[in-house]
Amino acid sequence: MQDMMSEPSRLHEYYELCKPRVVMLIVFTAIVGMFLAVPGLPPWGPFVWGTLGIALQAASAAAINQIIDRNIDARMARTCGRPLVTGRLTMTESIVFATVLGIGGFVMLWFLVNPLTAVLTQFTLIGYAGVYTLYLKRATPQNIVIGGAAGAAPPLLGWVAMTGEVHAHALILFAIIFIWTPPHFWALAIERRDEYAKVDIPMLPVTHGIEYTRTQVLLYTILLTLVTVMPFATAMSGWLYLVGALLLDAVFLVYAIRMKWWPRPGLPMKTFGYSIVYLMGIFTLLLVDHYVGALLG
Ligand code: HEM
Ligand SMILES: CC(C)=CCC/C(C)=C/CC/C(C)=C/COP(=O)(O)OP(=O)(O)O
Repeated sequence: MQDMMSEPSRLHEYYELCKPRVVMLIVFTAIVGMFLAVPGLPPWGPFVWGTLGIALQAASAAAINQIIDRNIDARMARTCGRPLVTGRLTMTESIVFATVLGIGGFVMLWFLVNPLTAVLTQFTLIGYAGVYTLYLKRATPQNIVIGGAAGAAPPLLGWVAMTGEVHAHALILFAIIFIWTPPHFWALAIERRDEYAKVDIPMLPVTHGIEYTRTQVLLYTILLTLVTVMPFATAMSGWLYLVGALLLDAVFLVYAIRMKWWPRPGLPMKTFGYSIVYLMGIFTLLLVDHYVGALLG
């Protein structure tokens, strides 16, 4: 009886091990990549298996990140409630879970989508769970700039899942998330500076100070505005996208400018929160514009 009662909460622990909210946004960007890759609707087989395979590998990567980082996570307020820290999941359980998800995702992508998608997604997993988590995160304040390449890959993976090849337009989607990652993360890191310092993780506000980080957030946000014009400039997207994207960019710029010249408590977390709404907005606009454009001929 006791076991049955605790079953739902164990499921919840496994769910938390996957960083579900991050993975959901990652999968959404992959799905948009799939829709944009083809005229009309994507073929349903590769679409379903591609989505599931990418989701499984992303969840596996998130679990491996928590396995490697359990000692750091234990010492930060934001992460000390994670299942491997509280002991609600053991190392063995977590390793088995991450392995099954990772292999399951790879096999699914290889056999039911195409081998290129499987290999690129596997590289993405290794890039995040291996290169970023094991090495870069502890080595350099540029950790999230370089590691951001893993988080930026999903729309490209979605595109390759539909077409079997890397198209220049897919690289633009990659570039948007790649340039978005520094302002997304550094806004949060400004707020959490002392925690990162305590566990000796060389995040930019720790190594170069908060003022310098604010400048970098602003510079990357300006660059992001330019990059988000590229779908329109290359005729991948139309006016609807451009107008919507520029509005989203304007709000992001206002946040970054206020953080730089008129900082106040709470603003970094608001900027971080907005970064998530922003990315959802940009990818929703890309998707809607794709079909509105097709309808209007
Ligand atoms: C190297 C790249 C990245 C780093 C270092 C990073 C860092 C973080 C951190 C530390 C948090 C936790 C905030 C908290 O606990 O309050 C977070 C939250 C989040 N990130 Fe990122 N992120 C990265 C890339 C991405 C990507 C590529 C996406 C999606 C496309 C994403 C989507 C999200 C979402 C949706 C949340 C909110 C999660 C929640 O509410 O629990 N991140 N990010
Ligand atoms: C398709 C595929 C394999 C995708 C993998 C990409 C992936 C899961 C990216 C997640 C990005 C992220 C949440 C980074 C934060 O890690 P952190 O360790 O700095 O943050 P934390 O302190 O919250 O753990």
